[in-house]
Amino acid sequence: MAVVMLEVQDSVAVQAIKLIRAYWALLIPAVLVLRFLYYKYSSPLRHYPGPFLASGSRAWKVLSTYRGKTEQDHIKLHQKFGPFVRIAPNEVSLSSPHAARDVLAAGKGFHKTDFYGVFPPKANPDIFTETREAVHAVKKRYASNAYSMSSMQGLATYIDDTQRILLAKLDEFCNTADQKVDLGDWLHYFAFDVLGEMAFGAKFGFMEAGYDLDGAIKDIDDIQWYDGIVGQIPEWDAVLRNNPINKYLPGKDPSQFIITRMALAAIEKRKNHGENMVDRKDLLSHLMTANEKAPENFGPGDVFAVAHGAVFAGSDSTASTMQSFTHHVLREPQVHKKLVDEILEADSKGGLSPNPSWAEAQALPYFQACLKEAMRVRPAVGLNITRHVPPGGADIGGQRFAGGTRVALNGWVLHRDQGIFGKDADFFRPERWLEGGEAKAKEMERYMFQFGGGSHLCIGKNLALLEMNKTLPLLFREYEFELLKPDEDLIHHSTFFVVQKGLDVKISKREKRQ
Ligand code: HEM
Repeated sequence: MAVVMLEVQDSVAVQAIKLIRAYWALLIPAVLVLRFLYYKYSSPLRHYPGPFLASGSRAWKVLSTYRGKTEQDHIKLHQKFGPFVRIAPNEVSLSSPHAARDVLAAGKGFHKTDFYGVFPPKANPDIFTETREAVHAVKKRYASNAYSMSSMQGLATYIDDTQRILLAKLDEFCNTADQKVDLGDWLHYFAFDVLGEMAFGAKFGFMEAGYDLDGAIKDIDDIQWYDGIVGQIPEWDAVLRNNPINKYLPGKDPSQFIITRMALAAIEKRKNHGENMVDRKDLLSHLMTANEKAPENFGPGDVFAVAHGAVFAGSDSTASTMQSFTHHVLREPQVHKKLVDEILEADSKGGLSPNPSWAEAQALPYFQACLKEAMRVRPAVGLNITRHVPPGGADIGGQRFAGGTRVALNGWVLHRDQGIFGKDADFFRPERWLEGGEAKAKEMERYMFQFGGGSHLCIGKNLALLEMNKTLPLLFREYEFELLKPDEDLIHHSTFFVVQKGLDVKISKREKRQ
């Protein structure tokens, strides 16, 4: 009897294999279509509009990220479909800044999705990549002192040093025959070198070299591009990057990456020589102190991960914002003139030090308006910030969403809300920050998400703002700039950050006013 059954089972299996071999070309598409239809119609989001491809698969998100223009895709989607757009079977993009505030508000239970888990370091997540909310809160608490405005101000002198190198390099371009310079590249090198100083006590050396050392900037972009795409289908990461073969492939050893090498060397040096520089409270020093005080909550792996992660999170983002600011200002002659007039007037009255301070930059209202406006129309994060709806479900923007639904927020979309920012919200117009008085400006600021929000508000915000406030007025005081391609947009692609090229300018030293 047992023999007969086995024969029957065998023959069914064999028959099935034969059937698959004969009809695989039909069967595979049929399974995919059925799967697509299942996802399309079984989800509680089935009534929400959106691209067809997105309704039954995550392929739309993967393709949009691969193209590198997610922020543009999302602007168009919301123009076409309205405030709620289904961008994957279980994910909806929201365009309302009010809804965004609800989602991001601390304590509301909207937690990071597995998108973030794809970003390195895998073994020891940092503050950005940690998706376990309670663990994240502990790490952030221990690291936050390092990033406070007073800690940053204490390190301002190292930004000044880095500025001096930037100015010396730019002076050289002023003295060339054509006076052409790719200012975008130099802002990028500058942002990296500032982070080297702030995090590890030494510049990486990008500005001294004058090129992308070891291709590190390109490597970071490539890594972030991969993270952004595979972050849409995180389960594929185990196959594509975190497979056992990958680490044996040439050029794949992460410890040889210049930023990693420098981070490890700086930690080692301070450990070996007890050189936890008390006179120089940089990020690493603060983090090592946190580790000494509470090793059970903030381990050595956290010290490395947080300091290393700062370079990934803080370089492209700050460079991109400074590039956007400069490009927008130079493109609008009236804005440019007004800004330069303000800076030169403050300077002539002794209101700007050789290396401008935070307080001095705060006293330049038009500069502040230009900076806010650049961060509004062109925020440095181009991909979505995604969160899970808490298990019990939630009301967002007047709609009920089931627990586990993914909600996506894109700063480029949120910052174009006409109800909050005005009918001309699509355009760069710094005056909007000044003409409605302080109350109106404060109201708009409540709905700005360039640094995210709630418990995941950017921890490096103070550093980025200090760096930009000290550097941008300085550049416009010292130099006259002219765009070489005034009719062209910056070339950009969004990895997680908006990576930009094409800020080519003619540069000359500004004559000092008497
Ligand atoms: C203009 C420059 C910057 C911009 C526009 C920016 C933007 C952002 C945004 C939008 C988020 C929220 C991401 C999310 O919730 O998915 C974020 C988080 C973060 N940023 Fe920044 N950032 C900038 C500079 C920096 C710098 C200089 C550092 C570090 C030195 C840094 C470190 C981080 C970290 C660690 C997080 C994760 C925070 C958390 O989840 O609690 N950022 N940033």
